[in-house]
Amino acid sequence: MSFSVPTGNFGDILAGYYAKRMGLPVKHLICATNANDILHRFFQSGTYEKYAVVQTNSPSMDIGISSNFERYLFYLMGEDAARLAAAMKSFNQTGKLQVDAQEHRRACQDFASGCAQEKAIMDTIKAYDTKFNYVLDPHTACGVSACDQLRGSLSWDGLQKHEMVVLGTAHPGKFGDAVSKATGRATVLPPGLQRVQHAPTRFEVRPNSQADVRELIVSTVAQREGKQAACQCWLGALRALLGRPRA
Ligand SMILES: N[C@@H](CCOP(=O)(O)O)C(=O)O
Repeated sequence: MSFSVPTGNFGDILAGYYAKRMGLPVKHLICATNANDILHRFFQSGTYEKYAVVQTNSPSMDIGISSNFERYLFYLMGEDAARLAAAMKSFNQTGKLQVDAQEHRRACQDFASGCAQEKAIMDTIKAYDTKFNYVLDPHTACGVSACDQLRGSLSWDGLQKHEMVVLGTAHPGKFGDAVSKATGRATVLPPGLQRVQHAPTRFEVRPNSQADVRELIVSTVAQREGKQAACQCWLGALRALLGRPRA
């Protein structure tokens, strides 16, 4: 199986990389970016270089520096923490990090990449709506577009028993305007989202304190769902604080 993953902070795709390292039989992991393509440029050239962020219709992917990428670089640099720390320090000063040719080759074995500019995203949403009657959101459309761009070069069509999965990381309802511009009709919101469209905004200013936030969550849950739920919520928070997995 292969996966095309809409990518901004390199979070979802890093989870896929970990799964592959743990033994999941993954053939290709496609890192699909929007116009903010620091990761795509890295896989193309071996240079990780910071550019100014541009605003797009896939906003959670509008990332200048991918916060999780350092975690992958750790493996790419042979788990050499001192070297990684020096490379990141230099990156923070210069905005540029280069790996050697061998590491770049290895990175390209670990990941393929594609970049979808705004027009490609809109064209992809329109094409899949027309051809398959499936409404993509702009994030997922990046994954689909990258997949379509790489279809020829990665040639998985000829492979037996191979499935290509595009991760649908968002929902069209989050991007109503962009999606309806692409499809030419109003975007249908899921009921939960529809309900809150005209709901009042509520907020409370609280002290900057972890204990206070925990207490607020527990008392709110107790008020809405009863004491037992609040107790479970409190135990969950305690386990998270102590680093123990849930039973
Ligand atoms: N989860 C994002 C897509 C980008 O994920 P990231 O972990 O690479 O930042 C979404 O909202 O679709």
